[in-house]
Amino acid sequence: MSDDNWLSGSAIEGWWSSPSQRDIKRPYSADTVASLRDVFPENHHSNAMALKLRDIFARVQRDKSVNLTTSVIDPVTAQVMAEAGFETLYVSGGMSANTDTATDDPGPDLLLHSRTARVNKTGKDDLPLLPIIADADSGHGQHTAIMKLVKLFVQSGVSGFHLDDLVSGVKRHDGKDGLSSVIVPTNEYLKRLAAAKLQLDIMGSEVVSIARTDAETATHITSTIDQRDRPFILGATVDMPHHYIHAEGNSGKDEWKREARLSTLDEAFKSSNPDLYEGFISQTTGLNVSEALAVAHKLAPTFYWNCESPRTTEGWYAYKGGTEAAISRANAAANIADMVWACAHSYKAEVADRFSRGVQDVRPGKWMAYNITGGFPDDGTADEEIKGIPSTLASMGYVWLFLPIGGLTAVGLGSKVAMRAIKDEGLYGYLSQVSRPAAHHADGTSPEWWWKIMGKLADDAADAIGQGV
Ligand SMILES: C[C@](O)(C(=O)O)[C@H](CC(=O)O)C(=O)O
Ligand SMILES: [Mg+2]
Repeated sequence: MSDDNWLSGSAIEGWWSSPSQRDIKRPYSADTVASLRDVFPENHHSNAMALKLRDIFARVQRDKSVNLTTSVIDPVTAQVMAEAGFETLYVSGGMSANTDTATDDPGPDLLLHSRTARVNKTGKDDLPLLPIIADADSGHGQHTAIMKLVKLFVQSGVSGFHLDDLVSGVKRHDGKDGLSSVIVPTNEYLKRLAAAKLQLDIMGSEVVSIARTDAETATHITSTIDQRDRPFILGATVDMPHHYIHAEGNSGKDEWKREARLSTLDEAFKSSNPDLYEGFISQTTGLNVSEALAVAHKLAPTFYWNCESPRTTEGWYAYKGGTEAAISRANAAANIADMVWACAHSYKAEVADRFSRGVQDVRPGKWMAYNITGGFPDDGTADEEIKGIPSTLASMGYVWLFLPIGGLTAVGLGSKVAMRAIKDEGLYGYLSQVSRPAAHHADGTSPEWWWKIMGKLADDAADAIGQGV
């Protein structure tokens, strides 16, 4: 879009009909975006990189392959990954948080590396700058907070990000108190994604948005208000003497849930009133659980189902997480995000396949991501099968496959080998395990180049200043 057209709604509409944007169905108008824009156009290097990222995904989709990457928490690893031929980088929220990389931002330093390579003519002039996909978590607040986060991402050169449907900061990894992931209603999730997209539009940004859902493993949801969540909200089918909040300890809570015979409203109605089920469904299309429950009581006055009694002390409702729930969210999100992703806690080909079909049947060609985070690969799976996972996922239509904890583990492992050698064998350990392998690396490149030649940028600047005196 030319600078003259920056504040023109029709020019924005023109941009929205371009190949990178036309798949998105915005809930707001181009004129609204024009009215929210700064007077002066913003020009971000992230746009060029975002278009590069879009090209990568389009290409792997055409080739029926998948782009594989891992997490990066420091510029050196990013550089090594570029040399090794990776095409994308993942900045993991979990790994950044675990290592406190607040001052170790890969963005600007990467640009410095690229300038250093160019000025030294290291033969790496064409060393690619890799598009970074960053973890936006839940956006860390309501919509204006999400807009601010997206703005900071764009300004710091991010090419893509994922935004999820989790409640901020309450995820448990140990399942204590029956809690795993707690998600927000579908409408809140879609608003988060729309807030992010609106900010991108305001900035004229091509950055790729990835809608992550944790519905696959969710155990709770904050509200029952959205009718799209009705098939997954659980209620007690037994009138329990006391509510779940009064059950004590992990085992007491488990026992309460068993005795309460949790079920979704529709399943509960079907099993207790099979003859009335068809009529119930036809009368409750588009209704949320409270509205549908009222209809159920009219049809069958003695019917019992209660989603209030299983609520947690935080007020969260019990939720039947799973692939169907993830598909429902992904299809809702597919309108407003460039890519969809159902976060998986472990690799299961049949789950990946079911999710893919659930999405591709509705939105053929929608970009999809897949993560392999933990429990991998030493779970007894045959090596040959593991080698085939990328092509298996590619054949299902996934375009981006990433290993969120891989980069951090690799850095830790590399440091461990080096530091152990220096500690145990002193200078010889340093020579044999660090500097010699670094200078003569098996692939012919030296991982030392970035520090050996780092000074030239500053020297050239000093020469330039000197000439002026
Ligand atoms: C992918 C993830 O968002 C990340 O930050 O890397 C995390 C990883 C983790 O918690 O182990 C996630 O899966 O939520
Ligand atoms: Mg994360």
